[in-house]
Amino acid sequence: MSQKILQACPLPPPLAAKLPSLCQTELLSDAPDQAAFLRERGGEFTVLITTGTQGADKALIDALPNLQAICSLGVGYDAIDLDAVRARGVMLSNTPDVLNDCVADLAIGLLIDVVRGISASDRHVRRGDWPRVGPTMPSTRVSGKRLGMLGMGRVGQVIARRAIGFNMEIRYHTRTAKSELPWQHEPSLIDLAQWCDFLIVACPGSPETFHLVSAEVLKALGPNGYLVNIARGSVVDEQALVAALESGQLGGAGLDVFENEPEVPAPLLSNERVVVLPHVGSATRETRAAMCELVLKNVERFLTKRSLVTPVEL
Ligand SMILES: O=CC(=O)O
Repeated sequence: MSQKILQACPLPPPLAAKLPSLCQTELLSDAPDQAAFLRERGGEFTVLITTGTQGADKALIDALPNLQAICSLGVGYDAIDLDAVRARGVMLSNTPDVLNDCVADLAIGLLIDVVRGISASDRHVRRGDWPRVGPTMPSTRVSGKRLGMLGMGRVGQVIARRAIGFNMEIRYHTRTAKSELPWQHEPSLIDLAQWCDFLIVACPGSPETFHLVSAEVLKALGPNGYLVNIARGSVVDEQALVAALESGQLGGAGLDVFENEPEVPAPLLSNERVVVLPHVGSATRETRAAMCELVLKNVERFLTKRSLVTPVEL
């Protein structure tokens, strides 16, 4: 059958503008009644393009009976119903590697910000508190500290390499040790949290990683410990995080991701020891352009060869 692309949501202009040169494409959110659109025309589409945030649920996948490939903009695919994808034999691609540097840069930026109190000090100066009460209190040293990594995949390894430049000692927790890496594997996340000064979350969001950073882990990280999450909000028990911060059981947190985006719990917003960002790990012009290019390459490869450049192993 002839190929047709459905865009699940508006895509960045450089990507959306090039798609029509590959094949006919429609934007689901242009339809005034999306359910009616899918009922009437769902059978026309063989390729779905979505984003890591938008994902594709079972209802959408079911509404596309001739779907053969999903090309997603972003490395994480936790918002895509993988059971439905597998059951239907649909191919899936994401955009790995091209975003490693920028996500790692942001992780280190968040870490330094929350530990040294950069954003909090900025607010202090803007409020006019410097001439009134003096500078902010001394913060905590970053260089030479112990860094615990939860997850040591593509992004995690780039973060760890940056941390070497800060003379940090590095250990990591993953399900299985990666013997090719120079860093010590820690089989217990609690033990890792106890050992480290800073815990950076860099593992995928999935049912297996849901709430891995529990109240117990946060307690082990302790009042002088800091949490940074650039991965997925679902990995951290957000209520437990709020409680640990409010009770002073945790030193601070730098967060680019949240459990229920774009909602950020009010106690996190009002806490001076928390830095919050709107899920912008990969959001530089250069990296977003590279991600768009990779989606295009995947779509093109699928349309011409029925294979993908960066397939997700399902
Ligand atoms: O969160 C962003 C991504 O998964 O690429």
